[in-house]
Amino acid sequence: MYTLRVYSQEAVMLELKDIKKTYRVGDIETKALDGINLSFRDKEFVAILGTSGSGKTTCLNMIGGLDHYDSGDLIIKGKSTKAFKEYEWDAYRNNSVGFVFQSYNLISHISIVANVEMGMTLSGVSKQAKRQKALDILEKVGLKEHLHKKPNQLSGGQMQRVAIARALANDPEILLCDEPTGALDSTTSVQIMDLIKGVSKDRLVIMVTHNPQLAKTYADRIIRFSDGKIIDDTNPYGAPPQPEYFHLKKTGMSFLTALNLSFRNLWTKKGRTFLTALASSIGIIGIAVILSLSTGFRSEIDEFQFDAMAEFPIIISQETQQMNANDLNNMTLEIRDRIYGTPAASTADEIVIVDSSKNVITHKNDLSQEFIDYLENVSPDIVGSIGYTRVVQMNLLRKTEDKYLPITLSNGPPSGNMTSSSSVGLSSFPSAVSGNNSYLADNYELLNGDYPLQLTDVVLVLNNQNQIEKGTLGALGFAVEGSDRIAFSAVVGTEYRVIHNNDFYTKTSFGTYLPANDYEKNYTSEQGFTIRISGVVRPKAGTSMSMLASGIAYDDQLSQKVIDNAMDSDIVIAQRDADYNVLSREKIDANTKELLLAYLGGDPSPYMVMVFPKDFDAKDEVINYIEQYNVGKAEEDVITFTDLAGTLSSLTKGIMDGITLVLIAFAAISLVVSMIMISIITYTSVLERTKEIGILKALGARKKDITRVFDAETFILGVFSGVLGVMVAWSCTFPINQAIHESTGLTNASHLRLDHAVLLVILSTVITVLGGHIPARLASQKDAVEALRTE
Ligand SMILES: Nc1ncnc2c1ncn2[C@@H]1O[C@H](COP(=O)(O)OP(=O)(O)OP(=O)(O)O)[C@@H](O)[C@H]1O
Repeated sequence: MYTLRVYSQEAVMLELKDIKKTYRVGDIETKALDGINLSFRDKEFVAILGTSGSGKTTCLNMIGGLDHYDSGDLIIKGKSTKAFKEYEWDAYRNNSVGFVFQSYNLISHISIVANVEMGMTLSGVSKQAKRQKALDILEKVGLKEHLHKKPNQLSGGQMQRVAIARALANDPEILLCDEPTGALDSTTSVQIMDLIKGVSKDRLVIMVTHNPQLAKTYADRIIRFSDGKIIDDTNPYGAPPQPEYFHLKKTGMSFLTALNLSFRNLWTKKGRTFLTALASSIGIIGIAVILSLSTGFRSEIDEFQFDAMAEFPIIISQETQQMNANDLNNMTLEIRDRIYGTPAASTADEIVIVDSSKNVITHKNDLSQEFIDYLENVSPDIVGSIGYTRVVQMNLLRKTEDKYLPITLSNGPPSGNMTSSSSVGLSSFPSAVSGNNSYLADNYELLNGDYPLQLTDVVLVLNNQNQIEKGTLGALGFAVEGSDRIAFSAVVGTEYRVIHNNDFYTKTSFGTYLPANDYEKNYTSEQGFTIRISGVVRPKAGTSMSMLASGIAYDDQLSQKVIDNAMDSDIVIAQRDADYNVLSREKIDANTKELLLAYLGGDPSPYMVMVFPKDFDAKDEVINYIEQYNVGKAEEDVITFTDLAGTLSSLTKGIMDGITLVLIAFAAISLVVSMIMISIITYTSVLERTKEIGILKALGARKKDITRVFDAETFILGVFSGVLGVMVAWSCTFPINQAIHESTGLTNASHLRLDHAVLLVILSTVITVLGGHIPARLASQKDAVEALRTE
């Protein structure tokens, strides 16, 4: 099925019905159009003549949809425009009307081809099609030779040809020309008029002119205006009523087009754009520098922790002090008092007794064999070695040429009056979970002799200057008086006899025990055994973990052997049963008794355990492993531990976070300042580009499109200033690193992370677009006619 449409030879294109338009400026009213009734054929060349101010331009703008009438009706192809929406006017201007102005009104910062393409761009014609169309039409208007030029490189006549090409590019049915030859010489005017005349063959051309001669020569119909009224029409058209045949294609500019337009505009003022971007990037530079410093410092700290704290042990001690909630509360109050001043003095007239020990719960870890076995079962992948500290005392005798020397080695807490013998540095080295004594070989270099080959081999530990305390060496029975050096050979090979408790202590008639002084008998007693200094060691260069105190270091199994021997000794049995110190008969409490028993070798459990994680990352797994042991245990049976490295790192992290936050807050202020600046700059740009706004509107751009053009401009500025800021901040990291390196020795204290850089560019873009959006909205509200009038 098909419909046959019958057109009369002349169809009516436009009808103006009693159009009125009044301008009000203050109290003065100007009737620009005072009841205009006109009909236009779809193909004719109409010239409008009239004195200045008679309303010609107003009428043309009304017909073109640039300005709107107060009353009456404009009927386009049979459709009333009374209820036209804004988008309909936009579409009408874009697809149905072409404008040619006296002052050409080309957009100066884009090429003439792009000027011609603009209307098609707004109506969404494909890139290739619109380029072809623009080239064809420019060739038709005689500008083939000038395609590569910018508008301001053309003569007036050539510019008007571009304007005509632009007006015709979208194949409008109506061409509106407002004094198109007003600025041209007579020869050029004739060429332009010939061009327009040619165009009028297949469309309606309405031309406002002051030149009656031109009108007479070229126009098919001349309408005269005076004081907003028609006083003459040479070829009026009384059109019969017509069915509506109006249809529109919506217009719209893509963001990409807006970007392109704005980019070219910014490109024409590169210097200013650069300065603007630089100024608005200051906030970004600030934040980026702060972020890179905080990142750099943090990674330096992490690296330090990795190096230095990787081997920091997790310490599990028999006694751990813990603060309870009450104590924490008191601490908070105390800090508050420090800040806000001490509270008012008490009014009590008595002494107030406080017991701060009530605020501390002392948790006792039961380092039972069960726990030790659990611990030793840990995967060697996460734990390197485990070290034990035991309170047990070793009763030693050394035989020199002429006498026997009693030596008491202890690594327990200060022993007070438990014994009168001098005690020296003594520690057992951690044993590797995997079995061999790698701790000693890994962390200590051998100066002389051998690393321990058997259980009874011990080593003498010096510091890295080969020094050892005179007292320590003296206590080990070496001749230290009168000399400040001693040969390795004088030490290596030295033997000591470990004396059994039963030989070492004799029971007095009071029921107490005293160290025996029959050294020779003790030295040769079968119950003892011999230990030997097999070598001299000192910490290796570069190891941060030289845990051993200067003095004698030995395998933990040696102390276990001593404990095994002492377990059933008389003094231990006696001490176990007594509620007093069997050495001094002093009354003691339960805790001291336990300590004393351990000291005498009556307690198989260690005083303290140190677990050395394999590396920094494994530490959390180790903690997890220990906590796994606690699952399901009653509160008093759980094992608590101290993670010094963890406490330290969370402390430094907290401080760094705090400092970074404060600094970023400051930098954010400069971001706000740059946002305000961008608003002002965009507003200036809006003022500068007012004419362009008018042109775009005449070509059918929607308000949205205008906003888009300016949003695009601030978008480009935002991205540019963000990238610029990030680049400047990145370049700053080098001198900053140099300076920090010189003063602190840190090598990479400032480091800008890629994800931070990207985030900052996004932040800069968002803030800039936000800052420019209000001026952009203002631009879109501009009145098209007024915008076109601005110079
Ligand atoms: N935006 C405006 N605000 C106030 N008055 C206006 C405005 N636009 C036009 N007018 C007035 O309306 C009347 C008609 O103006 P218009 O520009 O249509 O005349 P014209 O016939 O085109 O004159 P010319 O030939 O000098 O261009 C004039 O008196 C003018 O001052």
